[in-house]
Amino acid sequence: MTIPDSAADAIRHNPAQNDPMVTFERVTKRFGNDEKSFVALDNVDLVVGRGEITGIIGRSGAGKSTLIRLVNGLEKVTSGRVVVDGTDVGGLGETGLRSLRREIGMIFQHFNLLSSRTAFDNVALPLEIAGLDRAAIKAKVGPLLELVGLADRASHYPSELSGGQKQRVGIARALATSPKLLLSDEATSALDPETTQSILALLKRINAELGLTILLITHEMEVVKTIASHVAVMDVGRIVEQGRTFDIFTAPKHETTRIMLAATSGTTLPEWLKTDLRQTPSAGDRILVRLTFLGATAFQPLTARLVTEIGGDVNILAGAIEEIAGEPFGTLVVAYPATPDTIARANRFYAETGLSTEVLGYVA
Ligand SMILES: Nc1ncnc2c1ncn2[C@@H]1O[C@H](COP(=O)(O)OP(=O)(O)OP(=O)(O)O)[C@@H](O)[C@H]1O
Repeated sequence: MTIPDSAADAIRHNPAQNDPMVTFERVTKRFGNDEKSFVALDNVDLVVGRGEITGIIGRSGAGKSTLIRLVNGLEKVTSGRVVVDGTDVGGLGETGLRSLRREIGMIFQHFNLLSSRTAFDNVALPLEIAGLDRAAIKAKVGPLLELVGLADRASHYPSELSGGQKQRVGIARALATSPKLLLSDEATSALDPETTQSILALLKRINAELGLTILLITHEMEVVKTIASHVAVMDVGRIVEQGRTFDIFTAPKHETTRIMLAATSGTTLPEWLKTDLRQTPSAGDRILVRLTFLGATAFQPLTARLVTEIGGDVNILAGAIEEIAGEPFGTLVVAYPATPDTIARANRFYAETGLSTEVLGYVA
């Protein structure tokens, strides 16, 4: 298997991905004929590490669904290769594709359950198709419903289940053929925040307990932040950034990532402040600084020490401590007098404590 340089770089920088489950190698997908064609994916390189949860995030139309549909052969690449566990998907015939799809589970935004079948029979469906007898099916479906917390709902029809319960059935059905890869297409987008969290917790548990590789697409930053160890950010058919979720979310380099993060971050500046912000100080101005707390520093009482260090005249304008892919991350926007003495004292404090800082501007 040849891995292109950019994907190889990603692997070198990320030993956890030394053993990829999926690689996209210079993948381009064009829809339509030559005169009226549309490039949905443009030269995409991506590595999905075995046993990891990888999130693909992007706005509507970015190409996420197309990307995921290439993995189970529902779409074909125009150029490049998609390799799943060593097999080039583009090289498979109908029989090969059928056996590949048995090894890939999929869950959907609208669950795609059969309304005329009970929860049990929905989960049983892929096993019936695989030709298992009733006893073997029963032996598999029971524990799966147990795993997703629905043992007492086996005989309920989809119309008798809540959205979260329907998605649990969808997850059990996806796991029925013991896949090595689970594809999740906006699986929590139709659910309320609380139910979303419970479904994400279930996916995280399945990943940890079964070692199942999960590739999920979403437009929700919150989803990636909660469960994905790795993330790729897509914009109009290209991957603009990829890497460890913590690294990408704490130091976003691409404008698309910054914009998507700003919408969810607790440190967005109020509009009135943004309007008044200027890049060069005038006499009597206050300086606005964004402090970033990573790892252990997120829990230290550094704000109190900053106040002691530069005197009481410090305002806190915005701030949040969040968890990104299981690691704490805090940001705080503070303002204090932009006098040489105060700035020097604050800078000394930042250097001593290793706090990372960004000057946002000055206000009167
Ligand atoms: N079969 C098709 N024929 C023509 N164009 C298509 C086809 N499928 C997708 N596209 C186009 O490719 C682009 C990417 O679509 P895709 O569905 O992959 O994006 P997405 O990021 O999943 O968006 P959404 O979140 O809205 O589903 C879109 O502009 C879409 O219109």
